Amino acid sequence: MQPNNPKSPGQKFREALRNEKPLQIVGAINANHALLAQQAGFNAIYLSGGGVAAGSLGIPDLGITTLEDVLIDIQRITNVCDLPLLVDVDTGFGPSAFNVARTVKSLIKAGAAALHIEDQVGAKRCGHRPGKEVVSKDEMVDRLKAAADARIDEHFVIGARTDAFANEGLEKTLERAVAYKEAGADFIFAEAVPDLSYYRKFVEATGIPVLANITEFGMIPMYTVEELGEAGVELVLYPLSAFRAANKAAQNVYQHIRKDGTQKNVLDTMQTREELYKSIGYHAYEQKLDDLFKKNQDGK
Ligand SMILES: C[C@](O)(C(=O)O)[C@H](CC(=O)O)C(=O)O
Ligand SMILES: [Mg+2]
Repeated sequence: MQPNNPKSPGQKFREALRNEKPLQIVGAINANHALLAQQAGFNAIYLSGGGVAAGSLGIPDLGITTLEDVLIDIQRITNVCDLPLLVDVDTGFGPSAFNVARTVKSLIKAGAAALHIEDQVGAKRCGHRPGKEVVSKDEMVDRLKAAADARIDEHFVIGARTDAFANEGLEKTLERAVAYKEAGADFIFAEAVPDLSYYRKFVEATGIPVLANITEFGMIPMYTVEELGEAGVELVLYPLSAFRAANKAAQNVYQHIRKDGTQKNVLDTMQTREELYKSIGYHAYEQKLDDLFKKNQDGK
């Protein structure tokens, strides 16, 4: 916590949740995208597990990344961007409650505001793929109790993600959601729940905020923020939208430079130097350097 900024990231996340209904949370694959999201007016950002895997490591979202991989990306983002950051910690990075506790403490120290932890088995899959397996309700409850107990900042937000819908159907998944709330979850992430009316059921059953994951090319139709708001959803997640768009743009640029022998034809798809400098505050840094240098000279 900065002395001139007394609110913790967790407090900022809770405030954003109170002020924006529903709260739109966009994925930021790196520090640069975090700044772009901030400049576009978002009040909260997200570090996607699938994004850390595919974007930072070039591997699939199958529980291969480590806590350390995720912490590096968190720190890079929180070092430059003061928006509250929700982090995907998959199944918590370890078999035991002690691992979950270590994950929570490390995230708080790295400047994260919130996390979501899921009830899949350690060898997890993307929530929108077939073949998912979930642990028992009791095992997930233990994960959540360990997470809640490890909060070294009481405002840090813990989201419980359930992937059970695909295997167990609505009623059993609602029962899990209620048990997760009782174990200390601050919000419920109802993963890959395809129907708008089901979200309302999670809201009514648990009485805590519910997150809808509007990821593209998945199982959920692209409901608008208004539609989700009317269904009682309080958090709307767009985990990989900018990442997918940036990848497509990069692919197009590579193909054109290779094919055309020049980048002239794709220049209008690029962020300009000036736009980049603006978003990362290049000129302000330069000015600081000049001021500092002048001061040193004057002091000679
Ligand atoms: C939200 C998610 O967990 C993520 O890692 O971003 C993914 C998103 C995706 O693969 O589209 C998930 O839904 O499992
Ligand atoms: Mg994930």
